[in-house]
Amino acid sequence: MSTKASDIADEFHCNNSFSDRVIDSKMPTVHRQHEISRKESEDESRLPALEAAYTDILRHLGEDTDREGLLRTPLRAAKAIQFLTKGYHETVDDILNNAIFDEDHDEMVIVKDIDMFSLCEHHMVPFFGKVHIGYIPNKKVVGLSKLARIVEIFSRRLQVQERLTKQIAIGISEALQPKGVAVVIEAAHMCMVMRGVQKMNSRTVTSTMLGVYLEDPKTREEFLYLSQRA
Ligand SMILES: Nc1nc2c(ncn2[C@@H]2O[C@H](COP(=O)(O)OP(=O)(O)OP(=O)(O)O)[C@@H](O)[C@H]2O)c(=O)[nH]1
Ligand SMILES: [Zn+2]
Repeated sequence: MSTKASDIADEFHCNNSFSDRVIDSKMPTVHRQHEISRKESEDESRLPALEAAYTDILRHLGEDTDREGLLRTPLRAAKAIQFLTKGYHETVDDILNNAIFDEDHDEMVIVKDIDMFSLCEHHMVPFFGKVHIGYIPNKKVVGLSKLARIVEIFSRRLQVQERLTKQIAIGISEALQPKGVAVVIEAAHMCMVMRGVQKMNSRTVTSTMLGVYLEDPKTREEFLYLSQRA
C-alpha cells in the first residue's frame, strides 16, 4: 500500500485498493490535509489571535462583547476550536506506543460503535456518529483502544466523512500491515440538520474496504453483518 493516511487528499479516487460506496470518483478535489499540521506547543501562542478573531465574530454578529455572559467567550471558543481540531498535531505513530503485539490470530477483529465527533470542513459545524472497524491480523494485533485513538486523530480535524473513513482505514493498514481493514462510518451532519436543507433524520454512511475485505465478498459480508447487528 503506497498511499499514506496522511496523504489522502487531493482526490477522492477509487482504485484497486478502495471500495467506497458513497464516494463518487468524480468528486471534486479536496485540500491536501497533510499539509496542515500543527504542533501542540504552537496552540498556546495562537490563542490570543484566535481569541481576537472570535471577539470580531461576536461583534459582527451584533453582540455586545462587554456584556457579562460574553466576557470570556472568545477565549473559551478559541480553546474549544483548538480542542476540536487537535488531531492536526497527532499521528498514528505517536499514539501506538508499543501496543502492537505479535499474536498468531488470523480471525476477524471488530470494534464497533466507536463514538466519533468531527467538524465538517464546509461549514465548520459538527458531524458525529459511530465508527465500526474490522481488521484481519497478519501476525500482529493492536491494542483495542488504539483503534478508537486512531479515530480521534483523524476526526478531530476539519473533515469530510469520506476522507475521514479512508484515513482511518489506511492509518490502521500502515500501522499493522493486516490482511485487510474495513471501516464504516454512520454519521449525522448538523449542516444538514440545523441549517441548509434541514433534514433532521438523514444519516450518511461511508465505507472503505482494503485487502481481503475488498477481494472477498464473504469476508466483507461477515464484517457488515457483525458490525450492523444491534
Ligand atoms: N460529500 C460530503 N459533503 C459534505 C460533507 N459535509 C458537508 N457536506 C456538503 O457540502 C456541501 C457544500 O455545498 P455548498 O453548496 O457549497 O454549500 P451550501 O450552500 O451551504 O449548501 P447547503 O448545505 O445545501 O445549504 C453541502 O452539500 C453539504 O451537505 C461530507 O462529509 N461529505
Ligand atoms: Zn457542512
